[in-house]
Amino acid sequence: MSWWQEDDEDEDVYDESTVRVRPNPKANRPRTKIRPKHEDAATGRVYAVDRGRYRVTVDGTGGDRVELSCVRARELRRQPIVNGDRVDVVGDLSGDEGTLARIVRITERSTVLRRSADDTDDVERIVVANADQLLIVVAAANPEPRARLVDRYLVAAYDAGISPMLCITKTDLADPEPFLANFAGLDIPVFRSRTGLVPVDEIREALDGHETVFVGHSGVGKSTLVNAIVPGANRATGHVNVVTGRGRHTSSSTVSYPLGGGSAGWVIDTPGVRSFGLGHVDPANILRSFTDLAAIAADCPRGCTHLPDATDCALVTAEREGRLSAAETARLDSLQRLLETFATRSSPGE
Ligand SMILES: Nc1nc2c(ncn2[C@@H]2O[C@H](COP(=O)(O)OP(=O)(O)OP(=O)(O)O)[C@@H](O)[C@H]2O)c(=O)[nH]1
Ligand SMILES: [Zn+2]
Repeated sequence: MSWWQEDDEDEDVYDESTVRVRPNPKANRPRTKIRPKHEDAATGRVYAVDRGRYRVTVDGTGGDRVELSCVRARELRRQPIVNGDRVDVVGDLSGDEGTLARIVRITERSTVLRRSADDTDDVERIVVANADQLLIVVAAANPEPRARLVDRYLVAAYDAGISPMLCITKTDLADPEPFLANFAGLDIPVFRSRTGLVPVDEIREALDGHETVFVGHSGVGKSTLVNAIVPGANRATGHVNVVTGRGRHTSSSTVSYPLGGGSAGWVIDTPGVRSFGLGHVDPANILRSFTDLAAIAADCPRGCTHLPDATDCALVTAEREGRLSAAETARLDSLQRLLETFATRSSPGE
């Protein structure tokens, strides 16, 4: 049996079938099951996942951070456990070499980001849980930036209730402003970066206290950025696999890095995730992020698409009658473009 399959086969000391049921004459109703409470459990955060092994950090007694290798309890075997998950762990919490703790509970997630299903998937898979920010990394040139791709990331972020930010790299190769003009109406933080002039302090300030997922097409300089922002991340430079320690390259798996340096927060790098799932996007979630426009859209008919051809759309009407400010008009343009992204999400080749 391969080492990573032990997970599901492990004899599980917390399995309910091993709990003896004793008669309890004092009880008003019969107890049929005694469910272990795991009162000694510690709560941690999943920062890497590899074939049935979960790497979890928990706070040590001395205020330090202890890194554990974990398997999951049998009762959780059908539930995905992903990067960013808050979990309760029991067992050996020393973090010593060769020890394994056990995940017994997954805390309810505040947000989820799903990966798009590819042709071989019949379900969308959760990539990251509990993130509250998404940093979209795009190059000014090489590779050429594509507004549609950024739009898709934005839709995924808004739909998930995650605040998007934009970092444009390689500004030494091309003027980023014409591309950035596409997003001017959105009013999201924008960072400009180039070799030797990475705005590390500015970005770290925006990340402090947050859990930020980094996304971007291959080659945009995302690894370069992660390494600059998180000293010691050592992304894509022959990094030893944090899960197995076997020297396998990590560039294909999602890993969380503590921001460190006195700052709270996590950087979650998601290499190989080309786009996030737009399969179940609710337009209402996107509109909700545009608070000023959402107030006007309260007067829209039920099921309004808010697109330029929508009948009786309060937003379209307000724009036509000149009741929107210049900023609101720009934001409506952006909103409509995002809603169109969603409306045409099934078109191939994007
Ligand atoms: N000119 C220029 N090149 C850059 C800049 N940032 C990164 N690069 C180069 O772009 C290439 C790709 O950078 P990476 O950091 O590996 O890009 P990535 O997005 O992580 O790509 P993958 O590893 O394929 O996911 C490398 O050769 C970098 O040296 C920049 O600001 N300007
Ligand atoms: Zn409308």
